Amino acid sequence: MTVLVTGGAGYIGSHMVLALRDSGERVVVLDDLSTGHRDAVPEGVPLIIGDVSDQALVRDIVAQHGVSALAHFAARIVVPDSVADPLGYYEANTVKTRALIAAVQDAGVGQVIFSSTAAIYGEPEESPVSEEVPPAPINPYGRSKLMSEWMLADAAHVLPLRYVVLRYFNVAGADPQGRSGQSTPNATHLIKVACEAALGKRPGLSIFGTDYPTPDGTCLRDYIHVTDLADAHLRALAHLRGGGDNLVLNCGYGHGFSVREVIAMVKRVSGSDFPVTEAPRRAGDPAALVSRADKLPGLLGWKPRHDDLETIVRHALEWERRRA
Ligand SMILES: NC(=O)c1ccc[n+]([C@@H]2O[C@H](COP(=O)([O-])OP(=O)(O)OC[C@H]3O[C@@H](n4cnc5c(N)ncnc54)[C@H](O)[C@@H]3O)[C@@H](O)[C@H]2O)c1
Ligand SMILES: O=c1ccn([C@@H]2O[C@H](COP(=O)(O)OP(=O)(O)O[C@H]3O[C@H](CO)[C@H](O)[C@H](O)[C@H]3O)[C@@H](O)[C@H]2O)c(=O)[nH]1
Repeated sequence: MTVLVTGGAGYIGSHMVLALRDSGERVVVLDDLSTGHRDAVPEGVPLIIGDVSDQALVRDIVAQHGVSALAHFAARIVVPDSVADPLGYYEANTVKTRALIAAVQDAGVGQVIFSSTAAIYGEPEESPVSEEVPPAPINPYGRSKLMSEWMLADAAHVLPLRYVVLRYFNVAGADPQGRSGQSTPNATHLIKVACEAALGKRPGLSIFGTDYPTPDGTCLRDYIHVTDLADAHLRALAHLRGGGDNLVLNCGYGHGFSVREVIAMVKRVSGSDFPVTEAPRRAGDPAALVSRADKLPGLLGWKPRHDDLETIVRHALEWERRRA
């Protein structure tokens, strides 16, 4: 009953590995270390360095480790990169996911948890956005993930395959015990960038757009603590093991914070008044992306423990200090 975690050396995958270990599960990680780090995988957890589309390797891992479920995190994740290199993103996120699903199916694995994204909603007209809103991604990253959702749904009609698709909103924070955090090179995520600025690792930061139709003119996002997100995956796993139906679920808390509010919180928690400049809008940013968040707690009994921006920022800063 081992869980295969692809991308387990990355930011979110490494927190999933910790959550699985903490609950006594057996885990094996497959990661090509393109953005992940060997030392993000805890001692004692097998790390296979390779590509998720290497079907012979995947079949070997399933056989050797007795894999019964797949949690598929490995992907390329930077929206502007996907605009610059669309074919690369469809290859990495869609074509390779197809190969991986086919390989685990061949090897007899029928339970899949897939990392999707709020980017599949594009610029939704309603906020908070529910799972029933028709997807309308506005960039290759979002489309590459939506195609994977569709592949899973179509395949599950005819194959012995059940899945939970989790659509993450803005993931942030770090393991409260300090065992993992975000180490992504050249990170672009707001909380990560602001923490780096607070610790003097970068000179400051820019606010991308101050003329949005929001209360303070800056974008609203729903920030979810990475440890709560990992817990949602554990519940998804229990659901699949219990014979539960296929699900597509938003992962967010259901309330948004503006860019200015996030920066103010990082300044307050860190005690650092780092320089902030106002810049034009960044291409492809929707004004507000906030989750309608009742389905995940309702269907899987998920109870977030860190639904508090101050806690998220404090944990992110603690990790950033440790990396100094
Ligand atoms: N970070 C967010 O805010 C966010 C939001 C929504 C969805 N997601 C999704 O969550 C997942 C994890 O994202 P993350 O933030 O941890 O990113 P990350 O870059 O830290 O982790 C991705 C991991 O996958 C590995 N990888 C990439 N391509 C691979 C391949 N072909 N074969 C094997 N390993 C490969 C990388 O080395 C890395 O360890 C992704 O699927 C992403 O789309 C992230
Ligand atoms: O230096 C910065 C960085 C970000 N922002 C702003 O902060 C907000 C959040 O930006 P992030 O880059 O942190 O996150 P995104 O909302 O763009 O996207 C993230 O969450 C999405 C889901 O909501 C997708 O999954 C995507 O992959 C992931 O990067 C945006 O308005 C952005 O313009 C700034 O003003 N300055």
